[in-house]
Amino acid sequence: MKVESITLHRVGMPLVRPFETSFGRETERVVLLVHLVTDVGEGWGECVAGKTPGYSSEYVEGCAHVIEHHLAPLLFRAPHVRAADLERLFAPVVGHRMAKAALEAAVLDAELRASGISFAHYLGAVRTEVDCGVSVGISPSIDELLTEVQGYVDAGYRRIKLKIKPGWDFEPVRRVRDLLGPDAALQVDANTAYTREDIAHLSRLDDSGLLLIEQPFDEEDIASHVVLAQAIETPVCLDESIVSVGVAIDAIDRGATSIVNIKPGRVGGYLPAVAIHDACRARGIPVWCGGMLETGIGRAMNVALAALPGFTLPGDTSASDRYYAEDLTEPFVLDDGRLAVPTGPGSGVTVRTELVREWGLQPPVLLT
Ligand SMILES: CC(=O)N[C@@H](Cc1ccc2ccccc2c1)C(=O)O
Ligand SMILES: [Mg+2]
Repeated sequence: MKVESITLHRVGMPLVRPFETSFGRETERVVLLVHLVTDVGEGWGECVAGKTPGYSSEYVEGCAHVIEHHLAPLLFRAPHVRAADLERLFAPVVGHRMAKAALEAAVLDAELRASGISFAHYLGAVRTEVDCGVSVGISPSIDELLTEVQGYVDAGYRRIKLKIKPGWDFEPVRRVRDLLGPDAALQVDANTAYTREDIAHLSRLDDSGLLLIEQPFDEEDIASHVVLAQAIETPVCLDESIVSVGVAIDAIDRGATSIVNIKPGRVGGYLPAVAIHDACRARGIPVWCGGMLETGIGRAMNVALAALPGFTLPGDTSASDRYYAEDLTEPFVLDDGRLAVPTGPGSGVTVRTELVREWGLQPPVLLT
């Protein structure tokens, strides 16, 4: 297909409650959306980068800039574009995986809508709904944390994930474990907040029967995760470190991780995400779908990915109302702790363009 225009939308989505992690506190998600017009129809993609480079080196304005000045020209110059060609087409631009992923999602959406194929079918889904977990931020108090967690348990979530950091780890984990009982699925995510010196400290988490401990150390510090994995019982899961299938294989083969959080935005798109899924499956490594507070646009595509065979653990594919009172698509509603995989062409959801316009933080930018 021929890409005729790309429009960049910056949208401000107020969060239903603040989301605090070891790297900051968000009350609004500023999200960059890519709207693609081609000769065979339209597609939408969602960039997972945050407003600031606090979680990753990529951020909204950086992604918008590299799309406008370096990636979009490659798309406009190509006589015929398919999602499968994008890795080669975008090769002249090094890195910028979240920016590339947003464009790949939009190209996939347009391509698949035109051919009447769903994301789930194209990616190789084997399930019609996916088990959902929820990511719980750092709270002002233990009592507020327990109230929030109870709300998610009542909503039916099949797994609880707690953000931790030095000074907020054992006590909240122990109190939530007491609340949930010994058999409930519970895990933690440190977002790189610890160092190798904390290994003895972290080994005390083994008493809490956790499914995994996610990304305790710096994303480039594979070696310390190897040392930790040899020192504790709790499985080590990597998130920020896993930027490509090559790094995934290296980390697995070195014993740094035995469970992988796959985020299409972090790895350059849905096709690289499937490659990581396949590599993990070939090595007996279970994977789950991470979340970046996506709107229904990215959420629809993530739910389709989470239906692939190797996604055997509940992901952060939570319902729309975990983050937003109103979504940019029809809302994703939890049913018995699961979300249904969209079946329509492309992402299968309809973008509420009137909301994109109303919540736009600045006029959209049209690229041709
Ligand atoms: C659901 C979840 O915990 N997501 C990330 C952390 C995260 C949370 C909030 C974010 C807001 C803006 C940009 C990036 C963000 C990343 C994680 O798994 O590590
Ligand atoms: Mg994480």
